[in-house]
Order: sequence, then structure tokens, then C-alpha cells
Amino acid sequence: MGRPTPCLPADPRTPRAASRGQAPYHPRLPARPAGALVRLAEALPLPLYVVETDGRVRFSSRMARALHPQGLPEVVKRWLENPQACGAPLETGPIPLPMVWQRLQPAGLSCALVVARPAPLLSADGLGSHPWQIALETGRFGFLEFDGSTQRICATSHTLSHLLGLPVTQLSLPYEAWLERLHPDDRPLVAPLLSDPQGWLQGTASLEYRVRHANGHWEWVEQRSLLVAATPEAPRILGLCQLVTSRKYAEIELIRREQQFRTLAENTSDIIARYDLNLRCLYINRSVAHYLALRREDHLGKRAGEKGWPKKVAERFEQECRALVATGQPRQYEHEIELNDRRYVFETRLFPEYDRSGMLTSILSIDREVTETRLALTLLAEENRVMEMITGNQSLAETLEQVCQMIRSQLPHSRVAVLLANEATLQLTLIAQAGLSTALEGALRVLPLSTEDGVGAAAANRQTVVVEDVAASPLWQARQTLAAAEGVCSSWAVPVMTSERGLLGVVALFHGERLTPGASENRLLFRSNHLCAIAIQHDLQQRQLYALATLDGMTGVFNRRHFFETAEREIQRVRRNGMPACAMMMDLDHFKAVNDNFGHACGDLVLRAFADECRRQLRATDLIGRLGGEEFAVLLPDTGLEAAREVAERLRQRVERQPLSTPRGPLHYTVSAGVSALMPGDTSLETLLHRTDGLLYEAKRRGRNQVVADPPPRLR
Ligand SMILES: Nc1nc2c(ncn2[C@@H]2O[C@H](COP(=O)(O)OP(=O)(O)OP(=O)(O)O)[C@@H](O)[C@H]2O)c(=O)[nH]1
Repeated sequence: MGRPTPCLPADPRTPRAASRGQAPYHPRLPARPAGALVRLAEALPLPLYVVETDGRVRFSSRMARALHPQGLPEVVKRWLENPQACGAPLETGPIPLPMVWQRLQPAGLSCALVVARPAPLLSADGLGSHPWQIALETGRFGFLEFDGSTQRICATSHTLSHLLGLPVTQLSLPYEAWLERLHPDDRPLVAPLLSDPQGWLQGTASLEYRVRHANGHWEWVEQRSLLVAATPEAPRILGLCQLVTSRKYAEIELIRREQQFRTLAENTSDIIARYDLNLRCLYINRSVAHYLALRREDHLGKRAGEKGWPKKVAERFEQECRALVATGQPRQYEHEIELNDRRYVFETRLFPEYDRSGMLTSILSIDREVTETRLALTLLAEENRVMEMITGNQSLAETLEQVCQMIRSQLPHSRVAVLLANEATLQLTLIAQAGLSTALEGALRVLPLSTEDGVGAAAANRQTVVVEDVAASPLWQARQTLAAAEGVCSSWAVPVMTSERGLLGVVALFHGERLTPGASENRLLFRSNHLCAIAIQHDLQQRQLYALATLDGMTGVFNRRHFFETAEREIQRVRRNGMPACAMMMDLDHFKAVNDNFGHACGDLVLRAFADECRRQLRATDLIGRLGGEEFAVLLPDTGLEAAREVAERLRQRVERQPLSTPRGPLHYTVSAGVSALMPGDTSLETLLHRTDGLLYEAKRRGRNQVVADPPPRLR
């Protein structure tokens, strides 16, 4: 011990000697306490040290010697040097004594100290006022002497008055009267000690019982007994009694709480477990059996990784536990586990558990399965994403791809396809998929809208088709080999329809095991189907709106405005790429006469027939627009003048040679055309079309039914 004087709590009666400049008085403790007291000290249920003011240990009890053979534990030395820094003692005896009783729990170590400290006088003489006795008594210990010869119990006045509230005048009472003061449940425990002390003490020397306090409540007494005179006729027992009422109530409360905890833990669907600080399982409730095959008792003593939890889950758990130990703060996290081919989402909460001295002793873990909630939230988020894509006019294929992903977020092992129905061609065309292999995707690209196909039948019959066993179903006869190779065991196909039962397409799911949809799967199919229907109809409406805004209603070619917009962009593009382009202006000849002779309706038919012929003769990249009446314009990107002139000539000839059949007989009509190449000086489409129109006018002027093109460059 580094310092000569232990630091003890300030004593209000500290002698004034020191302040008057006199040498402080240091009482010396008796070298050894009296024999009976030594035996009592040895019987104390905790290590006891008698420490001098200079820090030397004068006496240590048997338990102290056994637990700390090296002498006073370091933590106690530190406490003596600086009690303030090490925390208050658990119990401290009253001050007006030359010694102080301390019950310490530094760093969780429980021990008792009798420490001398400066005092004016040491008035220790006789057992009654012996400092040992005083020190012990101030620690809520008491003495009872059971005298077998008189069948009476003697007690110190302290024991009777301070501990039990009894009048100090009555320092002894008969065994009978003592037993009556005990709790009825505890009398059978104490009676054998009184009737056969020798026999009883061969068993245990310690017992706990309740004594009625003078004010009526029950005090719990822990008694350690010592046979001090062992003649059979007059056995004498010295009992060292300690009031342990608060500890007992705390223990009872602890047991009650533990029982409550167990009742709650055993009746919840959460997995509740307790781990020691080495992360070995101390307790786990029965809910764990729902997820793991390991028997409940086989969890005990094992770490998370040894209990069958997947490696990643066990690692995360241990990492979170370490963080809890480091910070002392509860932890909460979420994780996913794949068990028995099912995906589970758990929300795990970890709580620190402390003992009465505030030491972290264990970790309580609560795993709550939140799979359904998380799946519902994921589904909601995925649905929102689809709706955003629809309203954001994302392409139909991308939107339906998202629907497929949405289905897979709920059924991760399924493979999903969405097909669009075409009732004109009686075909289903694959538009989006998730999880399909190339082979399966290829096989589903185009399917017949037929009652004999596992997927097509859903569209043909407009009802859900569930094939539980693909291998045994005639609906999969044509694709048995593929199904076997791709591991398709069951399929679900659900028609996508408008609210008026118009067919839009099919959502198809393929599984690697024989499955039929349950209630939650049916809900999922309904919701995804609904989204598909919205997406497809929205796409159709968008297309219709686009057509209305950009196409000529009668002929289906671009309207004037859209033609000018797109043609202008094309010109910019070909210019950037250094490619040629040509314009063509066409006007049906004597169209007024067509109307006059065959009627306006026939005139319309001619316009449509001419537009169809244009589409047939022109490339998909050429832009055709109806500029008004019977006048059409074409922009031919990446096309030279000669090629453009040939196209115009071929078109003129086709029109001339193909009369339109009408109720009034064949209707012959012709077309005149002007063709012009884009020149470096053409500042806009307008300029180019203006020049081309001049050439068309020239064709009309020369007699119609002919093509007039720019002169070849060398003639210009
Ligand atoms: N049926 C029908 N006729 C139309 C339409 N738009 C314009 N026309 C008619 O097309 C005719 C155009 O006549 P004109 O401009 O005199 O030209 P043309 O008779 O073709 O004579 P040329 O162009 O000189 O060969 C008019 O009678 C218009 O009424 C339409 O959408 N449908």
C-alpha cells in the first residue's frame, strides 16, 4: 500500500488534536480478536479483513484467505487509497466508533473491512463493547446464543432492539417464545436446530428465516451457527445473524420478474434469448423451434454460429453484441435469413443486462420476424415505382419489367414473364421478364393464343390457368423437354384484362417446385395483374394520343406539323453525319375530277390507297407527310438525287398501273412529283421544299403524271 493512512469517510468527531498541532492519535487494533469472535468472523459469508491505519492487514478471515491468498485485493487497496474515486461502499457502519465497518463492492468484489481510524479514545473492554463486536453490529449483524441447558435464547441488546425492535429489558427468551416470533413457514427449519443442534450442524451451518419485528413486519435473518459448548446435555450455539430482508425481497422480486419474463418469453412468437458475455446462449425460448431444427436445450452453451444460424447472420449478431458491450447501449438491426428455402426478415433488438452492482452480465436478444411487414412495405414501394413509371411515360417494356421484379421481390424463386395479346394474329408476344433463362425466354417469345398451351390457355379462356405438375399436364406437352431442362415444375398464367374484359395480355410464373397459389400469392397476382392492365392501357392511350397529335387521320401518314418537325430534325442529323438527303413533293392529278366523277368517298379511298402505296414503296426511315388536300411530301434521308428520282418514278408507275376498284368501275388516277436534293445552301426544310414544289409545278405544267427532278449537278 503506497500511502500510510487509509482514506476513510470524514468523521464529524475527528479529534481536534490534529488541528491543534498535536500528533494524530492512531489506535491499534487488538492483534487478534477474542476466540468466539474469530470463529464468528470466520463464519461471515464474505471475506473480512482487519486493516491498520498504516494499511497493514492484521487479520483476514478464512474466506478472505481462501479467495485472496495474496493478501488484500488490489481493488480494496485502491479503494483505501482513494475511496472517492472508487465509489461509495455498499454499507458503512455508524460513525461514532473508533473503527469503521465498511462493506465494499469495488469492481464487483464483495468484502468487509474493519479499519482503524483516528479517534480520541479507544474504550474497548469486554465483549459487549469490544470493537469487533461493535464493528460487526454496525454492519447489521447480531448475536444469538442458544442455550440448550436452559432452553433459552440470549441476545445482545443491539440484536434485540436495533434489529428486531424488541425491548432491551428482555435479553433472553424461551425457545418456545422465539419460535413463536418466527414465520410459521420457517419454524420447521429452525426447530431441528433447537432440538438437535449437534445433528443439525453436521448438515449445514447456515439457514434463513423470518422473524416478526416489533412493528409487525417480517425481517429476513441469515444465521450462521457455531457450536461453542458441545456437551449433549448442554449444547450451546452461537448464532451470527445478519438481516438480509432487503436482499431477500430483491431476490424474491428477481425471481418474480424472472418468472414473469419466462411467462412472457414462453408465450410470444418472438425468439427471446439470453447470452453471456462470451456470447454463449444461457436461455432461449421455444419460438426458436419454429425456425431451427436444433432442440431448444441444445442451444444452451453455444454461440450463434454453432446453433445453425447462417454464417453471415452469426457474424452480424456477434458484431452487434461487441458494439453493445463497448457502448452499453441497446442495439437494433434488421437482417434476412434463408431457412428451409424460405426467406425470413428479422428485426433483432439487443439489450444489456446488469447485476445489482451495475456490472454488465448478459445480453438479452429479441428476434421478431417481420417478413410479412417488410414484404408488404417492399411490395408497396415496388407498386409505387411501377405507378411512377406509368405516369412518367416510361416505356411499356421497362414498366412491365418492373412488375416482374415486383413479383420476384415477393416470390424470389419464381421466374416471371409478361406477354402482350394480339387477338388479330392470335398470338402472345413476350414483352418483359425476370429470371428467365435464354432458352425459356426464347421459347416464350411468341406463343399461340390457344387453349392447348399452358400460358396461351389463360388468354384464350380469359381465366387463370394453374399447372401444378408440368410433367403430367397436356398443356405443357409441346414443351416437356424444355421444362425438364429448365427445371420448370409448375406454372401459373393469369390473363390481363381491361375492366370490360378486353384481353390485354398474360402474366406467367414458373416455379422449380410443384406450387399452387395461396391467399397471399393470389393477392400478389391480382395486384401485379392490375398494374399490368393499367400500364398496357396507359400505353395504348398514349399511342392513340400520339397518333392523334402526329398522324393524318385519313391516311395514317404524318400530319403537316409533325412532318415539318421530324423532317427538320432529320435534316440536321444527315447534315451532322455528312450524308445526302432528298425531298419529294407529290400531288394527285385532276383530283377534283375524281371527286366530281366518283364522289368524295371514293376520293378519300384514293387518298388512302395512295398513302398505302407510298408506305410500300418507301423505306421505314423515310418520312411521309400529308401537307393538305391531295398533296404529299416525303423526306428521304441518306439518299442521293438519282435514287430519290427512281423511287418517285417507281411510285408514279405503280399508281398509274393500279386502278382502284370502285362500285362505279375501276378508278384510274395519276400523280405528279418533284424531286430535289438537299443543297449546302438550304438553310431550312422550307427552302428545300420550296424548290421541290417548283419542280412539282413544272411536272404539272409539262402535262402531269411525271417526275421532274433537279438537273444533274454538272448541268446546273
Ligand atoms: N375526297 C377528298 N377530296 C379532297 C380532300 N382534300 C382536298 N380535296 C379535293 O381535292 C381537289 C383539289 O383540286 P385542285 O386543287 O383543283 O387540283 P386538281 O384537281 O388535283 O388539279 P391539279 O392538281 O392541277 O392536277 C379539290 O376538289 C378538293 O376539294 C379530301 O380529303 N378528300
